[in-house]
Amino acid sequence: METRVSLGVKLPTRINTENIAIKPNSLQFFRNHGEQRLCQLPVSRNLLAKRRRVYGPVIFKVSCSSEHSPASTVETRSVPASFDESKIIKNISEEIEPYLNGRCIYLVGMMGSGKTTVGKVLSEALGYSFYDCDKLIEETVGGSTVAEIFKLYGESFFRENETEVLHKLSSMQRLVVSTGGGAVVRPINWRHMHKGISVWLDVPLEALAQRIIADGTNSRPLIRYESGDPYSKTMKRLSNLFEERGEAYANANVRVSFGNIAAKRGFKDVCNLTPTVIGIEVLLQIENFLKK
Ligand SMILES: Nc1ncnc2c1ncn2[C@@H]1O[C@H](COP(=O)(O)OP(=O)(O)OP(=O)(O)O)[C@@H](O)[C@H]1O
Ligand SMILES: O=C(O)C1=C[C@@H](O)[C@@H](O)[C@H](O)C1
Repeated sequence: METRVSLGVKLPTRINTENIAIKPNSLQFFRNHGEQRLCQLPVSRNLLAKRRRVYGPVIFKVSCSSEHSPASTVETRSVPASFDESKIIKNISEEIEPYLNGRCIYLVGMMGSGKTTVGKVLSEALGYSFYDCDKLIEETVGGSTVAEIFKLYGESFFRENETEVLHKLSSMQRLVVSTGGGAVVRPINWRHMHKGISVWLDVPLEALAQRIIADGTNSRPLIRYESGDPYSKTMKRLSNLFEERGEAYANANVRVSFGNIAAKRGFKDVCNLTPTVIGIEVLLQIENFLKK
């Protein structure tokens, strides 16, 4: 079933501060997709072996200079994907996709971990639709930004809407979903996400702090600080959040450790990993999970 729908859908929702539950008509967007059923197909135990036979050992070329001609459509501040990376992710996607049986992929992780950036790469490679929960909440709440929602209605209102969005997404198929950084804290959200395959993008806090400072903290209300050194303030906030949430992230079916990928590829710094290389690693880890 085709589920590619513009994220620009405007929903006829009004915020009523006396009633923080989402209004039923605000979920029209999801109803159009109807109920979908997952069917089970046997997972080939030889999937990995078969792929190795076809492609040989996976050797990634991570382009760190302009000598590789970029062929990817994905643009971030990181090095663009090389032609080789783009080809590898496409090939692995084509091989794994039938074994997903349409199950959605939920990306979880701290804010700034690359759920949106990597999610778009993955959805393109798999031919899945991409949804960003934060964006859906913003649309559902009538166009306010996440920061405005936090300020006007409070975090618990945001979390209610987050759960409702995940609930609706969980009835759909063939999606890559970028969840909000805090979606993991509510057990009910896991009930929804476990209908698909959840992947934790585990990024060192130092790298997260650098990205968040580069982006600016305006869109991340839980990180805002009034004064002081941006790096130490951001690190402190991230450390506290991670202490609260570390165990919750570990509920994910699959963990993709950026530190491990960098070590495997011989990089000292995780900032050299392109979204496509991370996407490839996500697919390889999903493949391992499916074989279990
Ligand atoms: N592999 C990468 N290399 C370099 N920069 C990256 C990479 N992945 C993401 N970024 C950058 O890091 C920032 C955060 O990425 P992104 O928005 O994808 O994270 P997120 O997990 O969706 O964040 P949030 O949960 O706060 O919405 C963005 O500026 C993005 O361009
Ligand atoms: O880590 C968090 O709790 C959040 C992360 C963002 O994606 C947003 O969902 C919101 O800013 C909260």
